[in-house]
Amino acid sequence: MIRATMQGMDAITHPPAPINEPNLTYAPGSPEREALLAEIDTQQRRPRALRAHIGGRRRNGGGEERTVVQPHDHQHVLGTFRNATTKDAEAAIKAASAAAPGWRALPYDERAAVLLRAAELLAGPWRQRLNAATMLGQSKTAFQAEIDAACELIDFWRFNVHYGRQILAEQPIANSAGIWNRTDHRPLEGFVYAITPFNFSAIAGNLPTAPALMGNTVLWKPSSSQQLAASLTMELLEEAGLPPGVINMLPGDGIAVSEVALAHPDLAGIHFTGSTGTFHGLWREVGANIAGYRGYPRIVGETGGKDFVIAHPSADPDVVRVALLRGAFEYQGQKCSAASRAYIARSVWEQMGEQLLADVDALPMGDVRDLANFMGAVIDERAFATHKAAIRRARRTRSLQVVAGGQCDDSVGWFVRPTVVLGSDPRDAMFSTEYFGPILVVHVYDDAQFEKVVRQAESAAPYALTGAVIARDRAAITWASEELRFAAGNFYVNDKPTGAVVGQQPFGGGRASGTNDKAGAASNLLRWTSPRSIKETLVPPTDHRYPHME
Ligand SMILES: NC(=O)c1ccc[n+]([C@@H]2O[C@H](COP(=O)([O-])OP(=O)(O)OC[C@H]3O[C@@H](n4cnc5c(N)ncnc54)[C@H](O)[C@@H]3O)[C@@H](O)[C@H]2O)c1
Ligand SMILES: N[C@@H](CCC=O)C(=O)O
Repeated sequence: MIRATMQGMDAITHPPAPINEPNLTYAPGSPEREALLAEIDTQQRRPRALRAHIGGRRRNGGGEERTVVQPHDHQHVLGTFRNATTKDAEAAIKAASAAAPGWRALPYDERAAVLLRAAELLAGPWRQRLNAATMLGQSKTAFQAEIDAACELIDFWRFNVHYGRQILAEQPIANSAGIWNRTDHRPLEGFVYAITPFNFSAIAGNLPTAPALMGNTVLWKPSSSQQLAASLTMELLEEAGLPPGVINMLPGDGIAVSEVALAHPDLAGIHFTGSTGTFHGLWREVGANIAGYRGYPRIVGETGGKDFVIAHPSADPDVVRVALLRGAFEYQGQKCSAASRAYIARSVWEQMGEQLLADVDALPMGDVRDLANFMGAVIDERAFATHKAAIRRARRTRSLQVVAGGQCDDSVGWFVRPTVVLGSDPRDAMFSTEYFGPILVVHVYDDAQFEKVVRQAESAAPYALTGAVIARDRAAITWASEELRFAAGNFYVNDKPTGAVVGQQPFGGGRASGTNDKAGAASNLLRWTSPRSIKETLVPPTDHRYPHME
């Protein structure tokens, strides 16, 4: 247990400067490839019991048993867990409350040291453990696992320490004579409820730890499909020295957990990433319970997207082709940032369309344990059914034409071939619905219609997460950038709309895509603090009369 009051060092310190973790290549013959393959072998040997972590203890949840399987080989069970119950949620909130006084009394540098140590452990001995779990459980290729579970999570932990210090350094700039003004960046009063998605192990690791860094204690509900990597992340944090009860992890669908957490008077914040629909439900519940909370809960949510690529007639056709291949189909299009609608000038399409379709049909897809594959399977049966239905609808719709891919096969894994659909009507639902998978709809427009197409694309979907403009004409870039100013929180010029790097392109979107607090940035950490202004009068007055009264 941590003591409630702590003696910190008296020092203004200089922690290691944050640097982006370099990506390893996993090329044939590389030591990292060998280590990864060995770890994959170990992790798939027998199913692990994936327990809840409450107050530093591993416990079996009280609900029904569920399994975590390999999406590309869905008969292969990686682990089992029990769905968390209302009782588990109550115990986790109790543990978070018990840990809160000690954790927030620990000086910032000491809390930060836990995350810096976690980052170094992940860069070193834990790297392949988390990468292998992310490959097996979430069907990521070695490269996609490396940029997520290793590099991005390491970056979140390193950069957040830096941004948190910037927040602490934010102090009043004026003091009247004889006065010392200070800002105490307190944590929130109560617990933060972190709910994380299946698709990024880095997001799963960041959402509970960002509030914890700022002195909060947390109830963390990961996605069931990401539970293997989430369990390892908890173990890594514990090895890094995270005290018991600071983060309490409950597996399962979250229904029972929300029943307790969203009605609890100590709910101080929600840190969510996932679909827009789920976020609406959580917000509605908070609204309904608003009079019952001790304070107003902070609600931070990064949600869905329908991300665009717009190619101007001056675009380099090869740049467009590669941006679409990688932007739409890496990780099976299961990135919130994935390009899922494209608007291509006819003259550009004529130069690259045929090659794009041939490249798409040639993308190697299959079991991610075979490192020759570019893509794996979609996450689960539900995602598979959604894509199959969308492709079937496309085949039946007059304005849509499936021109690449379109095959779905769930006999071994939930495989959906990367699919390109040509859409002559940019108002079709395919241009506004997030399927969250490997379907790209393309509208080929007459070169003279660039401005009209940009204006239509600007608000064709309710989302505003990522978008890209590809052009060589500077005036076109400038015009489109202005016209699309509110259409994307992350805007790319001559690049794919995916792959934001912590510390370089802070990530998040507006409209139905989220509260745009930007993960891995000071603006996000700020949401987990509640500043207290302290005025100290060094020599206080002892006479109440105004000078003009004399
Ligand atoms: N904007 C971003 O930064 C970003 C990043 C990643 C993913 N996403 C979005 O996430 C979605 C895909 O992820 P997903 O399928 O895991 O999303 P999801 O909304 O289905 O699930 C997200 C999390 O919410 C949980 N959940 C659902 N209902 C709940 C409830 N009542 N109480 C508590 N928890 C509950 C799920 O179990 C999961 O842990 C896509 O829409 C994608 O665009 C957005
Ligand atoms: N930050 C990631 C997307 C995360 C959402 O799934 C990217 O920029 O591609």
